[in-house]
Amino acid sequence: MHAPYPALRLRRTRATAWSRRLHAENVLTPADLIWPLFVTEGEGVEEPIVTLPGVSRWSVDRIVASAREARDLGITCLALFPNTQKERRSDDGAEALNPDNLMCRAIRAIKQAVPDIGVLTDVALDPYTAHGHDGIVDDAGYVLNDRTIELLIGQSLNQAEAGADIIAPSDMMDGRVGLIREALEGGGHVNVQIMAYAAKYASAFYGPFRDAVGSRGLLKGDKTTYQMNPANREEALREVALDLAEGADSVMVKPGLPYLDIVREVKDAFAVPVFAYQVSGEYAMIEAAVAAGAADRDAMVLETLLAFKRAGCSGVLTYHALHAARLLAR
Ligand SMILES: NCc1[nH]cc(CCC(=O)O)c1CC(=O)O
Ligand SMILES: [Mg+2]
Repeated sequence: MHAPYPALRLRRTRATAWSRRLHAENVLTPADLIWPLFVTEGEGVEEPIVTLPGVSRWSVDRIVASAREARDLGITCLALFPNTQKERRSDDGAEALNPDNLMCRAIRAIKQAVPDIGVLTDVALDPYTAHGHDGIVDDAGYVLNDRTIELLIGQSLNQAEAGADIIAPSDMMDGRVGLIREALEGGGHVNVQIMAYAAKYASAFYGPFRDAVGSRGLLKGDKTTYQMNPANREEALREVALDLAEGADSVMVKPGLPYLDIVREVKDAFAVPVFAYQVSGEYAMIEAAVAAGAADRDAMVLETLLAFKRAGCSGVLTYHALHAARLLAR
């Protein structure tokens, strides 16, 4: 037990800047940051995304330049998302299996030019389907679990063969992690990791992302038959347990800030690497507050990212990664 006041004053260790730093329980570094990037066709192309102010879709050549910049600032990993042209979208999302699709070209270009930065690739069909869902849809509009997994396996192998370091299934089909792992082993990709979007909620915070990959206008209905109900926490622990049992190397909770309770519970329950995705709607909220004069961007970015570390995250996917890394370099 500690002595009572006045022998004990918790403000004593907060009295000077050096002491506050000395007593910090958590620290944010650029190594904690995964930077999501949107890829588009063309050369020298930058297309600003209206609902994600400050974020653009970039052509492959521009993506490579960004990868270099990120690596130089100490960012450890990129997460890639393609804006697939409408004419390449279909009901079954078969473009996901094309070895020369936009995603694979971006992976190869980055791994050739900047081999020392990690490349994480999203596995789900929504950037490739005409209806904007993450899988194959039946006549009643239901996303079919097992048929979708067959395509996800092909998509994963396609990305691994192009050079992806981390396969990140974001589709929420049951059983896909084990089957993807088995296919990766069979294909000789023994060191390709799986970061499972294990507890992914059907969230109102994904809107700007759907603009970025061009699926917002296409999406019929919602994703509540496969993504989780925001009301649930026990179910998140079951999702995580299953993905780990199936061979996930790390798990993700998504969205981020509204679900930090889930991050902490998963970390305490499983003691495995946990990541969180500070998603597009969270980024947009911060930027809107900054634009309204209601917030200091630098302080808010660093505080929110540190909160993920405190909750137990090994790292965070954030659209503010480059900005945060620059702030941390000062
Ligand atoms: N499987 C698609 C996917 N992968 C990442 C995000 C959202 C990321 C963000 O909002 O920043 C989504 C959107 C969705 O599930 O509709
Ligand atoms: Mg699951």
